[in-house]
Amino acid sequence: MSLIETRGLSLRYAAQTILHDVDFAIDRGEIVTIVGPNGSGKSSLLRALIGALRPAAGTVTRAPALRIGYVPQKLQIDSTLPLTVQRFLNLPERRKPEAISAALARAGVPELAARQMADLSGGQFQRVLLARALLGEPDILILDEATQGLDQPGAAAFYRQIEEVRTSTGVAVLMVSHDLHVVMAASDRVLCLNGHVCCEGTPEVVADAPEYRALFGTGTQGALAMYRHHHDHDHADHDHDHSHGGH
Ligand SMILES: Nc1ncnc2c1ncn2[C@@H]1O[C@H](COP(=O)(O)OP(=O)(O)OP(=O)(O)O)[C@@H](O)[C@H]1O
Repeated sequence: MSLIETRGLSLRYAAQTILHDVDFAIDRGEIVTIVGPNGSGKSSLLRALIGALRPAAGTVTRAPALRIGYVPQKLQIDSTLPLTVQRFLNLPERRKPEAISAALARAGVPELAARQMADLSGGQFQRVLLARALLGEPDILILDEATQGLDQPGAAAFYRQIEEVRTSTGVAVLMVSHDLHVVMAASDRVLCLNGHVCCEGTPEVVADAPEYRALFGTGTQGALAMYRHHHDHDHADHDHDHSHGGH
């Protein structure tokens, strides 16, 4: 059974239909990225999937007792408030120190527990939010533009971390992103929205689709190929299985 599945899903705010006829499913261990222009319904779809927005038509089915780990695009923390990473990860629920260490290690920042939240770089901060989402041992991670504010190498590194987490824990990942090139390369499947599902498939298929090119132009394919090349090149000596990107 899929972790989350929609059938004929339509979403509406007042009289305005935002999305219609969306058939979507995500399975255990998959990395799926949602792309689409501003206002195309990406965040609304996420909200419907987690149950925060009621369908105007169609259905959303979640696997029983599904655990969702949510990574927001940003979290405002008062910079004058003394708050270590360790304490932040103990809010709102107290966690075992070993669980916190393990989550930070999974998120690629094992050394940060004693640091002040206010002193973290953007990339470190997003990894701490990732660690927080992992503390609940989710079946699926949902990220809504979690790399906003990071530069492209920073975003690429963050998505590689996500791939590693998937490889080591088997968590499924569903994300919305504007970092088309880097995020698409880290995905098994891409869903391109524009009021409906305008195209869907592997990153290569979507980047080649006329519907996608009409929305985003043709620039992405080159960048995608280049990113894949570097990505394979870096790790080819250690890991010849590129089906999941591996590292
Ligand atoms: N609470 C709301 N009430 C009314 N309209 C809304 C509401 N939230 C979103 N919308 C409208 O629904 C449409 C889709 O919004 P949504 O945030 O899902 O798009 P998005 O693809 O995530 O956009 P972006 O890339 O800009 O974040 C937009 O036209 C938006 O103005």
